[in-house]
Amino acid sequence: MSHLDNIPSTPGKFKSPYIHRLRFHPSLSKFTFCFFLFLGLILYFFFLSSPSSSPISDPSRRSLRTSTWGGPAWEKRVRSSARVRSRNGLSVLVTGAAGFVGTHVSVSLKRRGDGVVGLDNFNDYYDPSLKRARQALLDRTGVFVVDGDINDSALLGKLFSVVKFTHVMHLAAQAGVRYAMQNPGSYVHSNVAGLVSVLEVCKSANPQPAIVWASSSSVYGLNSKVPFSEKDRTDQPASLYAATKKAGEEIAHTYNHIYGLSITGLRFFTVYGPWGRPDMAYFFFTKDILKGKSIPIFQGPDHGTVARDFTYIDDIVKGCLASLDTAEKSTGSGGKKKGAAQLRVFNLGNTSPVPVSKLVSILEKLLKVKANRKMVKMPRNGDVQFTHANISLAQRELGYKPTTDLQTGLKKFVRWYLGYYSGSGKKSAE
Ligand SMILES: O=C(O)[C@H]1O[C@H](OP(=O)(O)OP(=O)(O)OC[C@H]2O[C@@H](n3ccc(=O)[nH]c3=O)[C@H](O)[C@@H]2O)[C@H](O)[C@@H](O)[C@@H]1O
Repeated sequence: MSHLDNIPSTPGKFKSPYIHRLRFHPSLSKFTFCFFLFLGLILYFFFLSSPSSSPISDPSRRSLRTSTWGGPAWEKRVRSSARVRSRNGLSVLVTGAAGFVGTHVSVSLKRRGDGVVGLDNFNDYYDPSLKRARQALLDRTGVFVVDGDINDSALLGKLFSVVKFTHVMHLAAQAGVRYAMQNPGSYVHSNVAGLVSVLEVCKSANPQPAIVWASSSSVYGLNSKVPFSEKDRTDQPASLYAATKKAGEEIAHTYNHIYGLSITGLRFFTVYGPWGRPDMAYFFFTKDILKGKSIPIFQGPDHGTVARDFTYIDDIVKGCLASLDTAEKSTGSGGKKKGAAQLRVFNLGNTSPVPVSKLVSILEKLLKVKANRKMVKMPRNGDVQFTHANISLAQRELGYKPTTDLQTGLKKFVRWYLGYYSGSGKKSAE
């Protein structure tokens, strides 16, 4: 038994012979005390200065891994990736470039001749190997994705000193509605602090870029009037995720008002498609149907249908590019506002909600496997019963017109999924 096991919970009742020895040697006792005090101080300052000091107490630090950036070779890659190859092309910094929407948007911009630099922290919210595979795809297209965090102001400052970005497509975020109950800190870290960090560098840039960023249909929260219009209230979010996106919209207003930043927020409605996110229902339903596992299909009160306005990725990309193309210039420079600037919010949905049970039926047909359905009461963890976008504003201002129905979009997704996960024989959809 170690002598530490003898320490009582009530001080003053200690009867160990060891303490008697200490009493008989006051100088030794003093020395021991000073030694432990010194050791304690060293440990305290060490942990205080270490960037990875508290991975357990602050789970949001998951994404704050140290990254390597800078140096002449790195700057050359950034410059080359940012080179504009078409007349009147844009020079765009895409945050979250190795994410689902980020990858598709980056490829489309690059293909039409815009300059694109990506930024992504490659965190492990879902399988990072999928993000690396998207990065490889981007690399082949000529888009360099910088490995770094949006909260790293020094890195953002450096990027803006190397390239005069005309636009920022800010898609980096902590996504997912239900995960917010497991890791709330990561939502505040990415969707609130991260957004502010991006807006800070944009406001100080000279010239200031125009910003387009990803908000979410989830800001409509518990609203029951459908379809959801941009004019509707957004003050009753059902999840912390939704609350951080709503906070983002208010923060955008502030930076527009004080600094003259041109800002457009896009409320995406359940985006799906090839290279999608494995945490989303259509993706893990596909995996689990193929494995013969049961599929939990949520039901509202009184067996009410749960439905989503599923929106295909190509339609979303068109909406993103149209937002960039119609964004007016920011009016400020070097942190000073020179006049009123554009501030917009658009719904980007499909205007055609589909019940989740119908989504499963489509997958069954495409996969030629019967799903093992399990109807369950919708858990109280952030989900809302239905979403439905009114897109008339986006139609009018952006020329946005979604053209892909769920059946057609899922067919493309399933083709990609089967090719991706069985193609190389190495990957697994875990
Ligand atoms: O529209 C949006 O803004 C949001 O869309 C999705 O959120 P969600 O619509 O909840 O997408 P999924 O998690 O893929 O769920 C799709 C549907 O399946 C249902 N579901 C989900 C999981 C499950 O086990 N069973 C089930 O029936 C959900 O209730 C929902 O109706 C994204 O995950 C969010 O990041 C995004 O912001």
